[in-house]
Amino acid sequence: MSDFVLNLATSSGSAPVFRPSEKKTGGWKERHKQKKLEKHKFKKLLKNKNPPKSNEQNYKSSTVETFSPPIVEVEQYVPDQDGPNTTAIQADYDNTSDLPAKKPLPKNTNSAANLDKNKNKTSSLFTGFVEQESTQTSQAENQDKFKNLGIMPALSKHLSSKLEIMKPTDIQKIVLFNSLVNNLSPDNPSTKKHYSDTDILIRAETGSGKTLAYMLPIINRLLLSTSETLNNNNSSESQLSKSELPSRNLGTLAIVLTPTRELAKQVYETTLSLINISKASNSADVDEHKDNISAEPVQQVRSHWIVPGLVIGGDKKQSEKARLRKGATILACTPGRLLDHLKTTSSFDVSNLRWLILDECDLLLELGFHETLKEILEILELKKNSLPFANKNSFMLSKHIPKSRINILCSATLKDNVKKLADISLNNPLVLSSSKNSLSMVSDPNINDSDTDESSSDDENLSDSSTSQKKIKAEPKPKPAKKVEIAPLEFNVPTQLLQEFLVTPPKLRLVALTNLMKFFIKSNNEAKIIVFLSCKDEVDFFYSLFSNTDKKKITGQFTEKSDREIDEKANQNDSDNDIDDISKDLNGSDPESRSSNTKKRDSTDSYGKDTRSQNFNRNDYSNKNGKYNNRKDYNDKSDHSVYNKSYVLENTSIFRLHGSLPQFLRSETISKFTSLENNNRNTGFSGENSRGAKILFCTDVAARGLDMPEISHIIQYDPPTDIASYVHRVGRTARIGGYGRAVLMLLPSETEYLNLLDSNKLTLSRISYDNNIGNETKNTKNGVESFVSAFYREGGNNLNKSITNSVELEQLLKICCLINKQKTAQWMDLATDTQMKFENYVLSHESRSQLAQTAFMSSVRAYATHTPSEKHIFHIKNLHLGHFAKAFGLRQAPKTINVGNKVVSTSKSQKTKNDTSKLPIKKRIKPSEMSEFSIGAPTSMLGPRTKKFKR
Ligand SMILES: Nc1ncnc2c1ncn2[C@@H]1O[C@H](COP(=O)(O)OP(=O)(O)OP(=O)(O)O)[C@@H](O)[C@H]1O
Repeated sequence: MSDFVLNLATSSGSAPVFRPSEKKTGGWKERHKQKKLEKHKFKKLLKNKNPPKSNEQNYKSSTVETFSPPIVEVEQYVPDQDGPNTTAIQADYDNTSDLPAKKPLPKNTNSAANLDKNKNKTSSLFTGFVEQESTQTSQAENQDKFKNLGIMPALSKHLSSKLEIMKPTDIQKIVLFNSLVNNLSPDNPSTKKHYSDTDILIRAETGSGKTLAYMLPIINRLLLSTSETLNNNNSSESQLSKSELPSRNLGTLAIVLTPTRELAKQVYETTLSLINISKASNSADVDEHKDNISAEPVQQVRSHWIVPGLVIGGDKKQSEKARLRKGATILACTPGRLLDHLKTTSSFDVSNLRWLILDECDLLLELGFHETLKEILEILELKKNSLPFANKNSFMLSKHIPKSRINILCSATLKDNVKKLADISLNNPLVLSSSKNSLSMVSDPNINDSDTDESSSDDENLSDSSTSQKKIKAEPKPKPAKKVEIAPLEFNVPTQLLQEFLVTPPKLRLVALTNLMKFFIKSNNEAKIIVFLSCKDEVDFFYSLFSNTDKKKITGQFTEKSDREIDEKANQNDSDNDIDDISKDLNGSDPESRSSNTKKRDSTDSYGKDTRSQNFNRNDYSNKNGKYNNRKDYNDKSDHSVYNKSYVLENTSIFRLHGSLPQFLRSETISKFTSLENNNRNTGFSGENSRGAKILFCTDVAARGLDMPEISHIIQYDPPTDIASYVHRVGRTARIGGYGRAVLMLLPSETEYLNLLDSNKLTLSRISYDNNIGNETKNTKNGVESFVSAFYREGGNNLNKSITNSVELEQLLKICCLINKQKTAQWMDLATDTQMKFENYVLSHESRSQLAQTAFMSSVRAYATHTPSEKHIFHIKNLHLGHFAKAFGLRQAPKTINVGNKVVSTSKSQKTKNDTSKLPIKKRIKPSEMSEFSIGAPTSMLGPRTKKFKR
């Protein structure tokens, strides 16, 4: 690896430039001394109050030599010759934040103190530093340009003119700098030193542009190499023989592995957009050349030979095979399908593979792909050696093409489980993080670094030969992988994200969700809301519920049962949903309500069958069940609508996404949900709000990596299974500098979860409302942006750990009364009406009832899958299943539920009339247990435990 030297000096020479010694020799004591000395020098520089003056001239003339790094503080760990060879780089995000207008300063912004904590873990050597004056705009502008980070002018112009990506984000600056600029030994370009390519671990917050961070260097190097091939041959394209020109026949040069198909598709589309460089952008290279007479002659970039490919399953394997046979230069894929093709598609050429990226690598492991990945790595290693080196196209010998495969691991939540993967796939990785709380990487000191040194000298030879003489050399031997240790992760979320919680009694969860969505839509009539649920059955149920309830009132078509039938059934079964009952619940004053409810529930016993889904899979990532793999299958069995209009929520389209939907439906859902087109054009809604709001009900299949623009709100109806999931779910909003709100809905028994989040630096506030909401409708962006900005301006709303009541829910219902032009005093009527509406809908048809029960049971089973460390918070014993069933429009819970291998009876809390009459009254009812929604009695908020009903 080349030493890291930043030439930030201006021509005046007044800038404080820190230069580490060129080479560290001697024993460890000497080197230790050296390190200390350099650290001392670095600290001195930090204190220097006279930052360097900008020198525009320098920036203009070269992109490499005079590059100012995007980071105010750069820390790099440069290996000793016989010491650990691991690098950690951290950025001071606060001073260089390039995201648009981040005014609010939320409390959870990480402090410098946290950085210091981790510094000790990384035995680091500071090798470069610069402090810049922020007021010197010309310099700042230079830092913010892609071309100053080693990106070709044509690509840089393409980014700005076509993709409207004007300047790099912090993580992009760091990755590009280290992959393109620093890599090329900027201190002495005349040596033509080869790239010192190392494996990389990238960690940055959600929505910070990690995809471009790893993809841009790949495309840039392919383009540079193409230009170089043409230049070296000193001939036009037409004069070169076919074998000398790069083409898709080279096979796959880069593979991006993702855990979900949607993410793979997104990566594929991003790649496609990047290589689609227009002629206009192309001319940027020529213009650049005119400005810079000292630069090497530049030809127009040729990108058309770079062919992105997609292999994700859910598509016909034969057509995938055909695509692979023709050649896919950059391939986005899911692990299972990739392994399948590696084993069975003989024409799939990976012998030239130079980049392997594992996006969302922590999830890849969590989903149990460890063995698959291991096998993939083994096959890639085997196939790498399958072709003789001499057979390779001259393009592959360019200095811009890595000599061996670079492995890149990437995620917003790289944590300790990645260690396993890093151990088998990474060699001396460079850790690039935009967070101060960087990971710390420690190489195994027992492993000698001599291999690395050897290979670097190979690098030099190969570099020279590749550019001029094209000597054929044997590839360097694979280096032994080093043990990697990853320090505990501190989670980061975007600073423009407002994180809130809403505590809701189980009985009123559905009411709360409906009114919360109504409130958000009122505050933002083009709101895009994602509601995270724990399982696919729940998603299907909510999709159907919000699409169809109340349909009859509007269209007159919804007549599966007559009004009379519905009303009769509703009256007959009406248990605890009338105004009085909810009022009593909320005020905690009716000790008898439980027994009366119990009696009434019995009449709906016909819905108590266990209709559990046989293929329960909490997250449904892999569609392993193989259901509905094509349009025909699915059409035969199910609703294939991509979205429906909601009749409960005005002017709103309802979408759903989970892993058991057929691929065509998944893709269309994402495309329609993300598109900005008017989705209500045929719905009869009109007027200025005709664009309407959109709501997506989904499982965690949508939690990772999906980049859906302008998501304004996230609602977590079911809590996530782990903290990383929380971070990814909320990360679907407030992306790339935008604003967003994320609300976590919790049961009273789950509020301890807030402390757990808090201990991970994720501090949530009680939900708060804009009181003017009933009076005015706000437009898309400002609805969220102004609220979040004002929230932080006013000092935020601290987490109150003693959560004792449901005032926020009451407040929400009152606001929704205002929205409905009702009096606020009618908030309980509103709650009752909302719940009744859904219960009537569920009761109105056997199939709906089945759907609700299946959803309920799957949801309870999903609840049982929380990790052991969270079990004390999310334990099924804490659930009052009867009340929990209300969230599914059910008036009582099904009699039994399968949880794991056990059949759990729910009937303990729902005795038949005869059974309950036999019980002594004091054993059946306790006032404190009854008043679950009591505002006055904090302990009662925890609700009765099933255990207490044991006789
Ligand atoms: N420099 C930039 N300027 C403006 N927009 C950008 C920039 N880089 C990337 N984007 C856009 O930001 C969005 C988010 O990027 P991306 O999906 O790569 O984020 P991410 O960090 O991978 O997020 P996640 O962790 O959620 O997967 C994309 O729409 C992308 O086009």
